[in-house]
Amino acid sequence: MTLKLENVEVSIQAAPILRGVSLEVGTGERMGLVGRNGAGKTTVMRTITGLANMAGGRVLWNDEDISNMQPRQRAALGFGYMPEDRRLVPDLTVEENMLLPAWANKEIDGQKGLNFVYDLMPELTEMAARKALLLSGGQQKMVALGRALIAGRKLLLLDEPFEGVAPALAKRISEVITSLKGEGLSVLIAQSELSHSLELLERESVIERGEIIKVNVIDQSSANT
Ligand SMILES: Nc1ncnc2c1ncn2[C@@H]1O[C@H](COP(=O)(O)OP(=O)(O)OP(=O)(O)O)[C@@H](O)[C@H]1O
Repeated sequence: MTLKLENVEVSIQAAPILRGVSLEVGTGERMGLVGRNGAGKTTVMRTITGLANMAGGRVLWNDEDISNMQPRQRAALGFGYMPEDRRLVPDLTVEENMLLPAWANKEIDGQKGLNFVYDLMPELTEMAARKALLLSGGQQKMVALGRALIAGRKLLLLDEPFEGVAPALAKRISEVITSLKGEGLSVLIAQSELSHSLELLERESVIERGEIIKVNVIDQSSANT
């Protein structure tokens, strides 16, 4: 399953935000999207999930043009999104928060998703009954990652998954993402230039003012940790 963006244009209030963005994420590939604050990373993510309106270009999934597909249909294709601000509901438990995508979309099997997530991140089992508001910021990122995985069994879109997370938890999140390779899951990870880690990426696209300016192939033997 390959994701392709072809010459995507997005404008917000007549201001061009994405200017001809093209990128490709292959099956099981971990691709980075790196750029400064405001470069357009979140807008790329929102375009892929169907939350941003495109003014031009196409989004292809396995060569099918999904540019006009609604966000819920894309979730049913196996797209999962972890927004930068986590968007957990404070009064719901960890488990309820993770089940939200399945509650909103009958095509997503919540129980199957939960089994997968608890298997991958056993620490979430221990927190399952706790309210989200009682968790640390880093724990909330773990829950948001778990929730993205409930729907995101083919393509995972992670917006700044390490931002504001203590090193030990960041390492754990990185391990979890790495272990998804065996599942054939494609992952796109947005990171800002300042909190930029290469250790789990195979390639990265660099975005500047709404344009991809280059794609780097990452040699893991020399990547920063
Ligand atoms: N709803 C909106 N209304 C107006 N401008 C917006 C809106 N959403 C995004 N923008 C603008 O679009 C540009 C790209 O924003 P985007 O959030 O995609 O960048 P980003 O690379 O993810 O940055 P950050 O890391 O700060 O989130 C910014 O200049 C931002 O101000």
